[in-house]
Amino acid sequence: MISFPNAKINLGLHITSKRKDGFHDIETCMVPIPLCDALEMIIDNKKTTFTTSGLQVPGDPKDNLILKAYQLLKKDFPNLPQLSIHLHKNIPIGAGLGGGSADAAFALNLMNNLFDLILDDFFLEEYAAKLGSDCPFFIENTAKIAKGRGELLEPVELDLKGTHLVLINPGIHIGTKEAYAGVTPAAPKVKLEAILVDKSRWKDELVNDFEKSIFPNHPEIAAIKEKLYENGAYYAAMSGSGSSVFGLFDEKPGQMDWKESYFHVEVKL
Ligand SMILES: C[C@@](CO)(OP(=O)(O)O)[C@H](O)COP(=O)(O)OP(=O)(O)OC[C@H]1O[C@@H](n2ccc(N)nc2=O)[C@H](O)[C@@H]1O
Ligand SMILES: Nc1ncnc2c1ncn2[C@@H]1O[C@H](COP(=O)(O)OP(=O)(O)O)[C@@H](O)[C@H]1O
Repeated sequence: MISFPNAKINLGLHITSKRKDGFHDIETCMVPIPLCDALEMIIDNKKTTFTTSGLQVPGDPKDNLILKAYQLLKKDFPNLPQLSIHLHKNIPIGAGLGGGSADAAFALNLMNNLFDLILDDFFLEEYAAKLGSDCPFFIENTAKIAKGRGELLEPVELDLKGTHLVLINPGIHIGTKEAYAGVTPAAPKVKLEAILVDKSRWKDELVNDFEKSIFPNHPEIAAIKEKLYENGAYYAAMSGSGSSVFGLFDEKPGQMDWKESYFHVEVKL
């Protein structure tokens, strides 16, 4: 069985307080975008194997979130068969696009279907929250407001149909933990939901709190955002903890020149 875990972008991201458990409370709108990995799982009678192709995933394959998802379910369903798992990695890694979290959540959904576990989304999101703060979002995989450490999801009305998305990743690695450590939490002045309903307010008011601490240290990332605006984006921002930056356009944008080393994708939503 095969599935295609997709990336996300964050529309606004407030880091509101530091919690006792070391995490931060946040408020963000997460939106799935059509930039995908491919994940295949086949029942194997001999042993569980995990292989990858495409972009190189850092770290020991044993620590991959997909295997962690398998082990998590196996604890509660000890009779799960062995699996031959293959991941083709296409979503830039450590890029604020949630690719690892998407792989883990899609792995849970895939195993639920493959093994007829009949787990509903509530339980799948509970499992997903054990794998990462961003993971539960990818279970239903529709635009949501995420609160708490990212696992408390609320529906949001958002119509981006027809919008052209330009996504740039300059390949600057920013660790999520370090990015959070660089931010001074603060309650937002205006509620995210109030800004989201009116696109004309986005450019001036829809803020990703990580930009304030990351842009001064990485002017190259700030310059990408600026260039997207110069080329007619109605909104541009860094996604999550970076370093990916996206621009939203009403019309298909003209040719923009980016450094050859940059990852660059353009899609109509
Ligand atoms: C910043 C965001 C915004 O959507 O996305 P990315 O930029 O990673 O894609 C997320 O909060 C990333 O969530 P995720 O990548 O799942 O983080 P986790 O694995 O749960 O946590 C990694 C580390 O980030 C910090 N962390 C994460 C989430 C949170 N609400 N507060 C935190 O302080 C913690 O130090 C934690 O040890
Ligand atoms: N399937 C996976 N794909 C990508 N990264 C993974 C995966 N499993 C574990 N990881 C680890 O998670 C880290 C960040 O993952 P990723 O989701 O790409 O970043 P971000 O949270 O910035 O969107 C990587 O450095 C990698 O070591």
